[in-house]
Amino acid sequence: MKAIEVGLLGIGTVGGGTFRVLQRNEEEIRRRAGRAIRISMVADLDTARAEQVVGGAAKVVGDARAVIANPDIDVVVELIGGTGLAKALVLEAIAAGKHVVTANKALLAIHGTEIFAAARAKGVVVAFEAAVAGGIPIIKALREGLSANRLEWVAGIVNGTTNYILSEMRSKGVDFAAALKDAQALGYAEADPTFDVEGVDAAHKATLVGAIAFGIPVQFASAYVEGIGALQAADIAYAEQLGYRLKLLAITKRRDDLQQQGGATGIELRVHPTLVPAKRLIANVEGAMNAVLVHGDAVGTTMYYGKGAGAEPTASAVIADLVDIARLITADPDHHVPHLAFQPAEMHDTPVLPIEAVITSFYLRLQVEDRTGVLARITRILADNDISIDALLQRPAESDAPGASRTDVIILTHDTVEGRMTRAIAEMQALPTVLAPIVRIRKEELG
Ligand SMILES: NC(=O)c1ccc[n+]([C@@H]2O[C@H](COP(=O)([O-])OP(=O)(O)OC[C@H]3O[C@@H](n4cnc5c(N)ncnc54)[C@H](O)[C@@H]3O)[C@@H](O)[C@H]2O)c1
Ligand SMILES: N[C@@H](CCO)C(=O)O
Ligand code: NA
Repeated sequence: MKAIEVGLLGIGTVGGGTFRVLQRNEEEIRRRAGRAIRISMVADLDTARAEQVVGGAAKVVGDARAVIANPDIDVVVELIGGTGLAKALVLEAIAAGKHVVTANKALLAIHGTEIFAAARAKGVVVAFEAAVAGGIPIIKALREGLSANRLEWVAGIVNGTTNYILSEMRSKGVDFAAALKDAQALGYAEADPTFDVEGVDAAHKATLVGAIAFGIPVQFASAYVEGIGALQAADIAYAEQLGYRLKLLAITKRRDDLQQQGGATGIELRVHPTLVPAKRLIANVEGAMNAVLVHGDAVGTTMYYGKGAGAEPTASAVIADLVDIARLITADPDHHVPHLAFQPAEMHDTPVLPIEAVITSFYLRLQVEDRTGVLARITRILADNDISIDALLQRPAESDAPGASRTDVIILTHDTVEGRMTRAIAEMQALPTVLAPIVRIRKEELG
């Protein structure tokens, strides 16, 4: 059978890994795909470096559009990144009738609706396994392996850079900046690392996961995004004492609890630092590793663990998509797996809930004046807002002046609607005995 001719746009970390793995495992991959998969053309702005990587095994050009214009290319692999030029190139490749593979979660989380519609109209596939949790076949699992289930929620560590930073800070006491530098050197971080640190990259991935899990359009703009930049070492330590670990979780959850007080119907889509019980497997996912928990009504909770970033782990997913395409290249487009798991005409326009409507439990840390009645006032405010306390811990804090006495009060609550908590925090913050901004961290039991 005729080989599949692949054109690579961008041969940096992931592109280089893809080239290497495809060369190394050429024969194994051919036996699976039923035909050879060959990268015959590569575009990169840095043509000299690209020439070095491919060593004469593929034609190298500086202009990505030359790859798209080549009629011999069956599949275009977009590994440039970003949402400007990458979007134009992907749409042009589709218009030229080529299948597309991309690792670009930002592009699909923002422009997925337009891109998938264009691909459907042309009868081509846009495959993106590498875009979520790198080498972990989570798209495959959600879209195919779990298709019997009514999925209820997905929660994952899907950003290697921030998990690496949190792990290094907790276990080795390394400071934030040094840990970030290491993650960049290891090839995990985005071109703009604020996307990692501020939770944006994880939210891109959560957006794709939510769309696939619930059959809703990609709605990145509605996601709640909070990164790890403001976390304080004191809270990592208190969490530990309370039997919890701090992880940056990407969470998407189906909500149709209108009967409950404060209930809502819609989808939760949120990324934020989260306390998870230290005994859970996911709490022990360290370094740049990723893990995704998926809860389905039939299967229960399943967990997927592995490398979510780095050259070859990500290449593993890119090439798996190429193998899928090789297997279906002669199939009727009606036989393609739908991009977002549900048939396009069966998608629902379920809204993403605002963060005020999200239900979680909370960790609060209040720095208060250590005197009679302070605690009573705080617990009264929580009770008045219908928030129930699960645990309360008091720890002496540093005195900043002679005679002044401060104490850290840590409160764990039961589940509550976020809007109530926001109100309660504002009321507590207004107390003259509360001496510093109240720390609020969401908590998930994931049971
Ligand atoms: N690095 C990872 O671990 C990882 C994991 C999953 C997904 N991704 C995604 O994969 C994509 C690529 O990431 P990367 O880490 O390989 O980036 P990278 O910066 O290492 O590589 C990008 C390559 O594209 C080239 N390039 C830039 N503009 C170009 C243009 N106009 N024409 C041709 N080439 C151009 C650059 O010269 C570079 O070689 C991004 O979308 C990223 O989010 C990366
Ligand atoms: N910057 C991302 C790359 C993988 O998508 C991470 O750190 O996980
Ligand atoms: Na993946």
